[in-house]
Amino acid sequence: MSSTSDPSDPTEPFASTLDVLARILPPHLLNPRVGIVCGSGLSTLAASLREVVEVPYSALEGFGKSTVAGHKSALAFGLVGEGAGVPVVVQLGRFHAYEGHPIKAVVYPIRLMAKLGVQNLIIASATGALNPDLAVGTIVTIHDHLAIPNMTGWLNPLFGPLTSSDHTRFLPLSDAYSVKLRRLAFHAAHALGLPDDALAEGTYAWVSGPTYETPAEGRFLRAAGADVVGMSTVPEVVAAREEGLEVLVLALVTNAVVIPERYRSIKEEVKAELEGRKVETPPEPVVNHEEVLTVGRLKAELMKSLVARIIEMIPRD
Ligand SMILES: O=P(O)(O)O[C@H]1O[C@H](CO)[C@@H](O)[C@H]1O
Ligand code: HPA
Repeated sequence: MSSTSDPSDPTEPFASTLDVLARILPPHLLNPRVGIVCGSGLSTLAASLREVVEVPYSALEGFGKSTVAGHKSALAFGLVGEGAGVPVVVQLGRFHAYEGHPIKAVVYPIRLMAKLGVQNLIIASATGALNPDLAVGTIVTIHDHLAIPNMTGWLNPLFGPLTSSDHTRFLPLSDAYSVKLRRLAFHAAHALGLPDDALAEGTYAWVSGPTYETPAEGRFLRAAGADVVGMSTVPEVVAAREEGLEVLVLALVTNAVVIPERYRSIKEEVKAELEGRKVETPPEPVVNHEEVLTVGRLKAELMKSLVARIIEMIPRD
């Protein structure tokens, strides 16, 4: 973050950031139509862009540094598809509130994308499955979210004065997830010949992180109707909707959230031990970020093809 700007004020550095980009980028890349946010292990989504120009966050006022493994600190500008192609901007590393970034800074890249002319935003995220029907490797098109931090606290990126006369004080979110883009996702999956279970639909639960869920928390989120859980995405969706963007979220299932049907009873185990009975104690799985990154890398090619096909299918106006 620049020491000369107030990181909690999203209005201040836009002019300077846009000015830097205007000096770096060729004119045909300066007004991307589609924005992409890369989740953990998914920064290779930009690997197939043509005429790519990478701009490090360090060159852009208002941008912090991505500190999480699997996230790069750069924006990539380039073209997707044949011929003239579709100009896109890719956020190769996102910001999470748990890294210490103010929530306004977490969504600053989204607001910048809107200022550059982006109309459609595709957000790719790594998530844990709460719904036992969702296998690791499934891509879930998000149709709703459950954001407990937004409902109760200060992590809502819209807290504070309105920053534009185009914004409304009370933003509806019942239509947050674009039907148009979700339809395109399923058409793209069909065109790519993906099996039926490769792409699913579900609700994303946003938690602040950085701790993974306890079994009780996982059970609670599942009971509340969530299918997957992650520590990002929702602030980006909220800001994007305030900016009037159409939003698609592709949540890759990288692990199953551990929700045992019942707890291991230490009381029973000790009793059995004292009675000389043998007790089986299978190891209890524990999620870790390496596992999340591994699945991200394994599925990056598939995500890349899907995202590219969706972009090519978005009608041009
Ligand atoms: O949401 P992304 O950034 O894809 O990453 C997910 O993976 C990390 C935890 O392993 C968390 O940051 C979680 O939100
Ligand atoms: O299990 C998870 N919980 C929260 N966030 C995550 N991101 C990837 N996996 C997970």
